[in-house]
Amino acid sequence: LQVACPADALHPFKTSRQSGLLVDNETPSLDLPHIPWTHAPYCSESFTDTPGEKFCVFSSSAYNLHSGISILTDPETAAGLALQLNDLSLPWAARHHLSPRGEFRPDPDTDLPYTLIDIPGKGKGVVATRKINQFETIMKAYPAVIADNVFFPQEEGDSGQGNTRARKFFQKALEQLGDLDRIKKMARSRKGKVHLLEDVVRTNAFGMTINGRDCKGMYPEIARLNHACDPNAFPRFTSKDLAMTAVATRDILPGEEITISYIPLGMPSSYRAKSLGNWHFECSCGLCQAPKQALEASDSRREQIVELYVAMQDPSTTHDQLVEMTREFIELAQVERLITKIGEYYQVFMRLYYEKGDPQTAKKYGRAALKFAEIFGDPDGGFCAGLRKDLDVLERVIRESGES
Ligand SMILES: C[S@@+](CC[C@H](N)C(=O)[O-])C[C@H]1O[C@@H](n2cnc3c(N)ncnc32)[C@H](O)[C@@H]1O
Repeated sequence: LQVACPADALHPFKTSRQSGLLVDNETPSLDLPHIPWTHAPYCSESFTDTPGEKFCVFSSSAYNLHSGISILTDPETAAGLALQLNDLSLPWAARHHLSPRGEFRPDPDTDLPYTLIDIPGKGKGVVATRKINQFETIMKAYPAVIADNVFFPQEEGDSGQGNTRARKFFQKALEQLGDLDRIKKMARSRKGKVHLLEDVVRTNAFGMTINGRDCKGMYPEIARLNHACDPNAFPRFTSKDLAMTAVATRDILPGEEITISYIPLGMPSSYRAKSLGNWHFECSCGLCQAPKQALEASDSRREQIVELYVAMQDPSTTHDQLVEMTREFIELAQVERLITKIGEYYQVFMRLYYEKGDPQTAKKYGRAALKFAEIFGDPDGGFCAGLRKDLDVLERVIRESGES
């Protein structure tokens, strides 16, 4: 097979895509046949019951300063991800806190705002070593494992026996990682019952969608953040480099634990208890430990937010009522500190005001929604792109109506 163009120094692997290489176990052999993978893909067509459906393990032990990555997915999704792994513009400076072997070992010479310590009842956890300002990026991490949800068929509430069909895939994925040690040191919740990598991924990964497929992404540094129902940080995924960053949702004081929520924010306590049951731990966060009265007051505010949300959508709601409901809604969301959801809420307000024939107010909320979505969301993702388009439409409507 001929490679069409000479390798580009900055994008040495671009040619493999242009020449149409399919990155799976049948890839034709060149000197480096599986670039960017450092191992031949391990594939099976009989992994699922769908005829012809192929799943593989793709590994690069060189990725992320030799910390390594293993991806368990189909060849098409892997081919798309390969381009992101080869992006040499990855911000090396952002990785200054990783040791050469990629271990979580903060360098005392750098101005890291956190350290890893034992937290009673929670295993390890991350605490601030200096004041961290609201909206500051606390840490940035790259994935060690990305696995399609097809490898986790019996989701939570399962028998705890794990997926025996996928065992071989998990073993390959583990062996082919550059730095095995850091995986072995990570938290587990089903010891002994399932394959080590399956357990580590189930205990530590984020749900994400790649190439339209539901996956789990495991980011070892970010995974050290414990859960809180009223967290002070938010995990932000950026699709262009597959990175996950933790962003401060409010000012964090030295000595304070840095936490994220493992479940959707804004839910009442009964829902949270049920969802957290899936994580196999008893939550000891501030909100779960709050006195009964405070918990009930918080639940009541969260229920009011849902009721307002429904009432605002009612076509019979007048513009004046909408203004009053918006004010109440924002007040409640502020007391409940649901700042990372403000982007979503404001986007809804934008649509509602537009429908009520008030494009100026719609634009105000649209702009605010975009500001928050760019802080806590993926600036290259669909939500921000949709908002930018909506704002263009609003600008045009306002211009054409002669208002400014
Ligand atoms: C993603 S890990 C978080 C880091 C982990 N503590 C460690 O030592 O690496 C998830 C595990 O941490 C523990 N954990 C996280 N948040 C907790 C909380 N709020 N209360 C008690 N345990 C918690 C549970 O054991 C859970 O299975």
